[in-house]
Amino acid sequence: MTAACDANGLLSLEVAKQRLDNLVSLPNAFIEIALGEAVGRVLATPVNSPINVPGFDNSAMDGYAVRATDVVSGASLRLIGKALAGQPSDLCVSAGECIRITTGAKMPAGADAVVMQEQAARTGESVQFQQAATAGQFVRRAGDDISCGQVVLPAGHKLSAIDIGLLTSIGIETVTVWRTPTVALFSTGDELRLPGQSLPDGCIYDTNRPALRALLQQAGFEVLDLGLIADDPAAIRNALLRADADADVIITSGGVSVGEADFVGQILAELGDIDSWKLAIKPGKPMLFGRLPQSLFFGLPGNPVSAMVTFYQLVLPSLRRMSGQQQQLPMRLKATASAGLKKQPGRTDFQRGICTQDPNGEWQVTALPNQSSGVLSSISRANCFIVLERERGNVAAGETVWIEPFDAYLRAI
Ligand SMILES: Nc1nc2c(c(=O)[nH]1)N[C@H]1C(S)=C(S)[C@@H](COP(=O)(O)OP(=O)(O)OC[C@H]3O[C@@H](n4cnc5c(N)ncnc54)[C@H](O)[C@@H]3O)O[C@H]1N2
Ligand code: MOO
Repeated sequence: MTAACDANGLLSLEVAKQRLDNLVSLPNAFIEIALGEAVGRVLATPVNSPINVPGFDNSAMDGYAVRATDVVSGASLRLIGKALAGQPSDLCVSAGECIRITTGAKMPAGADAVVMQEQAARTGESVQFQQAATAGQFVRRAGDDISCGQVVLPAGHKLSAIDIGLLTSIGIETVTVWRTPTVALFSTGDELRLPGQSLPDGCIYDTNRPALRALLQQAGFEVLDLGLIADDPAAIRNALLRADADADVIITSGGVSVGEADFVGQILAELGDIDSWKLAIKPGKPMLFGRLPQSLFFGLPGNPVSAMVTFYQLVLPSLRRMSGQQQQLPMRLKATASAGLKKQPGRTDFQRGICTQDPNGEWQVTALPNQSSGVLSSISRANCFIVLERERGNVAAGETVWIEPFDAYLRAI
């Protein structure tokens, strides 16, 4: 037990996160890739804009480019030409004149405003305006969106689909991104089988590894799936050595509590450093964290919900840090508990809940009825975690609680 633990040897989530932040190193290798391949990758260097966006003053409407002082209600101006998107006019608008203009077309010299065509009537070469114009109306100024030299996206930013468009708007062809960590996965446990195999009495399907693999792939990590490894010291040693050689991080689930067949912990202790943590969170109490010669090791609890919660709360932020990604705090909202919640003081609960917004915009939340850490359907049906503080006891209906809504990552939306 370390000084950071309470009388029961439990380590708070905050301290565990802090320890991981200190132990998990930032990436040191980067590559240059085509922008079209870069969605989901993390920028290793900031992107500065080489140009203004827009690059020139242009019209926000289809209508007429005018000198605002000429346009009073009922004024008529002489139409002298047209400016189209991609086909600027080289004419200059002088007093009493206007130019037909389309959305995105460069503002002609002399004009300082655009009147939309719905507020004008054209008869031959004459255009009559219904109301007065003000200088600058419907004009998009050069550099309004992005100015030349500006940092458009900082280092550590994970590129979204929209960012691909944004960087294209400044003419970027390639970006420098951090190398993505490779994560090795395997499961151990005599009771585990694969779909397609027979399921003898007492056995279950290995669900944690496929779920973790999908979560990792969805987050953009390379996965080295080593499959099911028999509960046999030589097989486990081989798997760990291979994973250490080929991956940056190794994740296993199961065998981290006080059970008998825990070879993983013993072999890890021979190969590197290993810490056994008892986290003050529910579910997800037991967890191993270790350092092998070339990789980091996370041993998640076997109960499926516990494995998902520890992955989401602790492993994923560490992987993001290793990817060079800026820290992002989980979004937490206040909600009213629609019914009472059972809670024992001592561990921070991540109960699986369903949150809804009432017509006033207030959040209400109910917990899924079965909160056992073995019931994976509870997290599949949930759309949020109900986060109940460590020392809190039972929650009465109507009390306020924190919720962490699942994002598209934990639940397709
Ligand atoms: N005497 C105690 N027993 C347990 C304690 C404790 O403190 N004292 N802690 C409980 C808690 S909390 C958890 S969580 C589990 C963690 O156990 P392990 O990580 O050692 O996991 P196993 O014993 O191997 O398995 C637990 C459970 O999960 C199933 N499992 C394992 N791997 C998978 C997988 N890949 N896919 C699906 N399901 C898996 C396994 O069959 C067990 O049912 O320990 C409690 N016990
Ligand atoms: O903490 Mo265990 O992870 O509750 O089921």
